[in-house]
Amino acid sequence: MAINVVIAGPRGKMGSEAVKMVLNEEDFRLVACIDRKNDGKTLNSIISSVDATVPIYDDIETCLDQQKEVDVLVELSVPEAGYKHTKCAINHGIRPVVGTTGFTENQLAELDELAKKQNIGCIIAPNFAIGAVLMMKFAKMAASYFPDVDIIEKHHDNKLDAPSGTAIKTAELISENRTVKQQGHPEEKETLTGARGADVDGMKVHSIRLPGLVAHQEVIFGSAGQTLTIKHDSIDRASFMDGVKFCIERVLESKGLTYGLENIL
Ligand SMILES: NC(=O)C1=CN([C@@H]2O[C@H](COP(=O)(O)OP(=O)(O)OC[C@H]3O[C@@H](n4cnc5c(N)ncnc54)[C@H](OP(=O)(O)O)[C@@H]3O)[C@@H](O)[C@H]2O)C=CC1
Ligand SMILES: O=C(O)C1=N[C@H](C(=O)O)C[C@H](O)C1
Repeated sequence: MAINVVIAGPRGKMGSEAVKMVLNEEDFRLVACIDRKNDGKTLNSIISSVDATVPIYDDIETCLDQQKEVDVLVELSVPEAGYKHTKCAINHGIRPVVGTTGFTENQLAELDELAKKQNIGCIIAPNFAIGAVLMMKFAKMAASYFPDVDIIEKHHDNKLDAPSGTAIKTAELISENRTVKQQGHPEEKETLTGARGADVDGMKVHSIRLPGLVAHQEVIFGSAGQTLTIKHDSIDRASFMDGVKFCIERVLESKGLTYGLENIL
């Protein structure tokens, strides 16, 4: 039986890629989209390359009240709306697959509790690209040996959140193996504020935003006489779609919040 999917953010860079993927998958059926600017229209009337008369709602409550056969919400918008959409989906017993980054720790905890209460799964993946997940895993491994590490993430200049969800997740994974230490000279001073980047238990995180970039990250470890760089580049948003597809299938079997693809791959 097909998995019925609603996509929030269908005109966005990720959302439009997800629309294509879901429409191309035999086992998925796109039943509606959430788009704050196109209530009452159909998808084919707002995206010329799409030939599906999928209804659009600006309000997720209305959508889920009217569409009775939704299995999964794919959320790809912005943090504030994304959180609202995810919470509403769980309250309706619909399983969210969330790519939107920028949720707070409290929001993640609340969504976990809510999903457990409803006895359903919710997957939030800061990065759906398999290469990025491997980069994070390798960085976690290396952190057992190299406590000095900088994370440099580079994204297109339309990105709202900094650091990226991937950089935050990478720092969390590294922290599981890294001995906490203050990096750099104990008496170092910034003569330009922010020059040393953000600080996570002494490790540094730097965010670069430039036109021309898509999504890139380097994790650089250093010790006496050597450095180790673990690097991943998404040069096309197609890189994320295998992960989105995988999560749509897996969220039906999971319970509570899964935060990060590395937990289910
Ligand atoms: N997990 C992963 O692997 C990846 C995650 N991301 C994340 O996915 C999210 C989307 O990224 P991307 O597609 O590049 O961003 P875009 O800016 O291209 O798309 C965001 C979409 O959300 C819509 N939107 C904006 N504000 C609201 C609102 N208040 N309510 C409802 N919809 C809104 C925008 O439409 P409009 O403003 O015109 O209404 C737009 O269509 C980001 O959080 C990003 O970090 C991105 C790539 C990979
Ligand atoms: O906004 C993006 O583009 C991306 N966002 C995610 C993040 O914040 O890590 C994933 C990927 O880096 C692309």
